[in-house]
Order: sequence, then C-alpha cells, then structure tokens
Amino acid sequence: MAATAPTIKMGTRRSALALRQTELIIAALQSAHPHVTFEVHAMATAGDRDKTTPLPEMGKGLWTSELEAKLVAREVDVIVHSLKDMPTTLPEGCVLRCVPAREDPRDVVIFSKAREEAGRYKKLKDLPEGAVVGTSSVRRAAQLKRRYPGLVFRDVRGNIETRLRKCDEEGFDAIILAAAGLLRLDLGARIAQYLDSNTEGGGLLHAVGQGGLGLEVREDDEQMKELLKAIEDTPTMTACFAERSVMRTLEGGCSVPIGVETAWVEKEEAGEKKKKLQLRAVVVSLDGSQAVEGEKTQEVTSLEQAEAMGKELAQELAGRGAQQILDEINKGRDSGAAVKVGA
Ligand SMILES: NCc1[nH]cc(CCC(=O)O)c1CC(=O)O
Repeated sequence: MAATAPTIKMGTRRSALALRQTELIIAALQSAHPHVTFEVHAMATAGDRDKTTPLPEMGKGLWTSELEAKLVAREVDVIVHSLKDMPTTLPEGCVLRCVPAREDPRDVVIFSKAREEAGRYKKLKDLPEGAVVGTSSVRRAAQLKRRYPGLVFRDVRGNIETRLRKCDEEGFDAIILAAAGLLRLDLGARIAQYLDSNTEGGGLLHAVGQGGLGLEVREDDEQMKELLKAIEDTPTMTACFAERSVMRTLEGGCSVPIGVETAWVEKEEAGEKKKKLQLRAVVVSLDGSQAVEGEKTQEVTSLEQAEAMGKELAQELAGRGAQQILDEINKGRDSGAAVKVGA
C-alpha cells in the first residue's frame, strides 16, 4: 500500500444500473478503507452506443472491452461489471479479482401496466394462449418455450428502464428481466413472479453470474488485490467461478442458451455436516425442443476446484447431447442467423 492515502479510479458503464452498482461498491469499500478516495470514471461502451446491430455480430466484450483498455492503460484501477456481462475469458493482464455478495440471481416476470391493472394474471402460467412475452435473451426464450408453448416470445432490447417502458407501451403482456437489476434500482415493486428451477408450471435457470458483480483489476496490482479483500464474499465468488467455468467450457468461442443455478447445501456424511456446492446447468436448443440438463454436488474449497467442477459438469452435458445442440446453433450463426449473447 502506498504511504500516502491513495485515490482509486473506478471504471463503469454509464447506465443507471451500472452507476448504482458502482455506488454500492464504493460505499462498501469506503467503510472498510476510510482513508482511500474513490473516483467514478463512467463511459459508454459499444453495447450502450449501438442499439441496432445484432448482438452476436458485435462480438464478445461489447460491454467490457473499452473499459478493459482503460484498465490496462492505467486510466482506471478497477472495473465494476455486472458479472453476467463479463466474458469468461479476460484480456492478458486483467483478472476477475473479487465477487461481493450477490443480489437475487433469479429471473422474474413483470406484467405490463395494463395487465397489472386488470389484475387477472399473477403468474406466467396464467397468461392465455398467444400472450406476448418480451425478452432479449435466447436463454430465457428457449427455456420458457419448452414449458409455455402457448406464449409468443418477442425481442425487447434496451436498458432496464427502456424495457419496462416498452413493456407498458408496445403491446407486451409481460417481460422477463433479472431480479437483481430491478431490486438495485428500487423497481422491485413491479416483480410479479420469481422464476427458478422449482417454479410450478415451468422453471428457468438464470444466466451465469446473474445478480453478481465482478471487480476486474490489473493482474499485477497488489494494492487493489488487498483493498478488494474486504468486500469479497468467498462462497458467492466460488459459486460464480463454477458457473463461469460451465460457460467457458461449453461456449467454445460463441455464446449459447445456457442456464445455471448454484446453492450451498448442507450434506450429512459419516455423521458430519458438510457444506457442499450444488451446481445445475441446462443447455437448450433455440426453439426449446431439446434440452440437456445436469447437476453436481461436491465439496469445493478453492476457486480452482470450483472451475474443475464446472468444467466436469459441462463436459458431461456435452457428452449427453449438449454438444449437438451447440453445434447446431453455431451452424445457424455462421450463416447469419441471430443468436444473442448476454442476458
Ligand atoms: N443483460 C443485461 C443485464 N446485465 C445485468 C443486468 C442486471 C442483472 C444482473 O446484474 O445480473 C441486466 C438486465 C437484465 O438482464 O434484466
């Protein structure tokens, strides 16, 4: 640590959610390190600027690359990312150093204002045949098509506020969003239903890293490594490393509709209670007609073990048919069909 009180430059996107997340991180860091000064450096990224190019054509890192360039150039010292928008492979010299405690990782259902006011529908399963559900994510659409074949899925893009406005004004019955963004922006009152693997009528596994924040720093920056220790949540970070490893193993260079769920569970073994990491994952074809799911529960005491566990589960799924699903998607992608990254 430097002898004088340091100033730390925090890189972030400029969206309301990104700024809110950065504020939350600064508040946590500030209480652990009262003498450090934190400065916000916000910028628009490619993903923020270009709202029309199909996301896969923009390549990976559309929310992160420009911030990483600033990190490497020492214009910022740490980047506050939504973990789910962070590619699973980082540029040379950059490292995911810290994952703090996670917000609720689940996806949620929001009904349009008109549907809310009519008060007839409480859950996704209440919607009638032909109801229009907005989501910009193939992961959500593909999984939900399987369970709710009567619903019509339509693209809805933009930041959270934009999607809520479109939901109310552009003929949607409902949209699917991550709980975390809504909760962090104090918009939780609009959440009608939380979706997870146990949801009655049909569940949904969330995106890798959803609800988590990822703090990326220069690999050789020992000062940041020390500072960030104060806000790391090791169980969350470990679970997120397992999730990211599933993605990294399966994705093979392109993004796919893959959902995950992690939980720390107590298991009795030889009369002894042990905390184990439970990891579920699913890979779904774009139309929802095929899915390969799996689950693994084991003791995990390091990030390396978490990554090994994620890799094993991914390889097992690949062997049971997930690879065929992915190959099919990649073929479509090469010929220009849109497969969306993110969400
Ligand atoms: N893909 C966009 C995105 N990136 C992060 C969040 C907020 C939730 C989170 O931090 O996981 C969202 C919005 C959403 O998916 O509803």
